[in-house]
Amino acid sequence: MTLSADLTRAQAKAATLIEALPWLAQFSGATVVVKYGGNAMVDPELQRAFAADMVFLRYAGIRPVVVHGGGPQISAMLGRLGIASEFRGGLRVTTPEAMDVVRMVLVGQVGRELVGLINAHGPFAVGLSGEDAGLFTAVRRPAYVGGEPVDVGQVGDVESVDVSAVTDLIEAGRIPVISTVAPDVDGVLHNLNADTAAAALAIGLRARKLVVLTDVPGLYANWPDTDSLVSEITADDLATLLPSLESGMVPKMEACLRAVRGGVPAAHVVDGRVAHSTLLEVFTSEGFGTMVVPEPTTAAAPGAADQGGHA
Ligand SMILES: Nc1ncnc2c1ncn2[C@@H]1O[C@H](COP(=O)(O)OP(=O)(O)O)[C@@H](O)[C@H]1O
Ligand SMILES: CC(=O)N[C@@H](CCC(=O)OP(=O)(O)O)C(=O)O
Repeated sequence: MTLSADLTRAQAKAATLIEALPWLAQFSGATVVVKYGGNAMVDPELQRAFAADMVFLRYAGIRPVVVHGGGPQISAMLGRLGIASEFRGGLRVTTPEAMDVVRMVLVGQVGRELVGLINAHGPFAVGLSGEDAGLFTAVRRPAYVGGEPVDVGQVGDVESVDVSAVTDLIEAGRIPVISTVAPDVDGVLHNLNADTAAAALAIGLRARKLVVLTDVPGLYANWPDTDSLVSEITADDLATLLPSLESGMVPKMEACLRAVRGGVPAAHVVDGRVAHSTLLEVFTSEGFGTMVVPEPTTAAAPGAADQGGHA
């Protein structure tokens, strides 16, 4: 390689780093809740990239909090154990028998693996579930199928959030990794959709952003028409679109709406199959995935709008 080619490459690297500067300034000290969906955990390399991103955020002065899913992993274990499993309106029908497996897989398997991957970089990650220190109290919820409520068993919404254990960890410089099972007021364990729990936590923590990693590039207005990717949508427009959405996108976009209406300045749905998608979302100017905002934004630069251009 010639000297000038080397220099060009080095300058391109410097340009990438410098592009992050305004975002570093804007998000320094901010809490960012990152929901890592089970479908985005497609290969070990991507999982390692995700873990590195969380540590990068932490070293950059941002306070990442991970809420993980694990739907495919739960389904695989239920299958191995010969326990029938189905989804209604994007939520798993959860019998007491299935609930045991949900807890075992989320808390004992997926959560542990993420903690281990993050801690390959240093003693940062601490795993918690909604059961720990009263983090979440669940209340049984139905699914909605064709606008009608359908009972789906031990499935919960978040009734209350006590963020003290999470803030203690953040203050100590840790990266909380949260599994989404929680008791109701009677101590009965419920299965929380991880998107729903991430939104409730982002509101409780007054997070600056909710970033949801999934296995599509974002929200498609006319799924599965891939020309209909939505780059930015306001809360009101999303509320109008919601009844037409299907399957896993229903709890996901409900969660984004809830977060933004609950005071989180922006919620993003990004493609977790792209390595380092969280860093790309936080530190670059390009729109990445779908951004849900309270009001339309005007420009893609920090401080360009009240909530920040890409927020
Ligand atoms: N309008 C839509 N836009 C994007 N994806 C959609 C849409 N409707 C349904 N989907 C499906 O939702 C899936 C993501 O939800 P889900 O499977 O619950 O993911 P995760 O495990 O990340 O929570 C996508 O893989 C896609 O198949
Ligand atoms: C009630 C309900 O559906 N809970 C989910 C919890 C895991 C989850 O949400 O995982 P993803 O983020 O990977 O979809 C489930 O049992 O699959």
